[in-house]
Amino acid sequence: MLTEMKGIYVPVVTPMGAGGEVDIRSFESYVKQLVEDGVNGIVVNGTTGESPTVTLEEMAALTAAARLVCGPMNRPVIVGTGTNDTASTVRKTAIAGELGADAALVVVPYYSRPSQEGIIEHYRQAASTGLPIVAYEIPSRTGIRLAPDTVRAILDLDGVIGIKDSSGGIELMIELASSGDHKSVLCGEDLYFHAMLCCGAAGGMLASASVRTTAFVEVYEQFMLGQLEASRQSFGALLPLIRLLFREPNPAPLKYLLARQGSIASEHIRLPLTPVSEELRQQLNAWL
Ligand SMILES: O=C(O)C1=N[C@H](C(=O)O)C[C@H](O)C1
Repeated sequence: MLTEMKGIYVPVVTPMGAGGEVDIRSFESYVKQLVEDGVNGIVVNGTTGESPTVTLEEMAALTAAARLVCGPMNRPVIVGTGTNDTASTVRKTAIAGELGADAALVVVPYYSRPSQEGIIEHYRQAASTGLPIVAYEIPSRTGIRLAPDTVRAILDLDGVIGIKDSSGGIELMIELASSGDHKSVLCGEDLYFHAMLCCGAAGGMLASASVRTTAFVEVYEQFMLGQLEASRQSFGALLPLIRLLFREPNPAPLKYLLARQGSIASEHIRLPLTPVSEELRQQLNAWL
């Protein structure tokens, strides 16, 4: 059972054919390449995986395919199961567990603007499924911000193994670090990855690590070896890529680059997300 996380986790895209159907063959070869490039784990059906438009059947097929690739290489598969409804989150999390997921990524329940107590209860019930839970704090998408005490209460729950921090700064990380021992915090805001390692993060869940995977792994390894200046410089070299990938809504720019590189067959993305603009296409081509 997964009890802690460290290193580079990649939230993978959901490759789709030109007609919009999930392309499992591309998915398998893309995930295999990530594992061979040294990632510590993958995340299926996260934001980057277009979870709002992926059906339960598709989530099941992607999870099974990821297990087939990652299982023999001993890499954990985390599956995004969070919704803004506690009962459906519990159901999806239980299904992910039956499908062989190693943990579930559960986003803070969005849109309803629940109380901090309601959010803690949401996580308690998700954890009651027995599948290890990674909380996901991303106020820019959920419309609600967790108080540091709420984060501590969630991390204290049995079955919660850590948090993906996309809070948009390093304050939460600093706050958690100041209270000493804590469960794994993974950076979920690509631009802050190096800063968050410096503040005590155990690694990152980074969409951009789909592209320059070995370079992200190198940043982490140099940091862990105490080669601070080298890791800072390696990370600096990745900043232009990160900025381009988040210039328009994720994962459209990422899918475009992956398709251009041949990692997936098509850049198709489901509405309401739209393909990258012509202007960004040219900037990404120039970067390539
Ligand atoms: O899918 C994810 O998980 C991530 N989503 C973030 C977002 O799109 O806001 C970005 C992060 O790199 C990982």
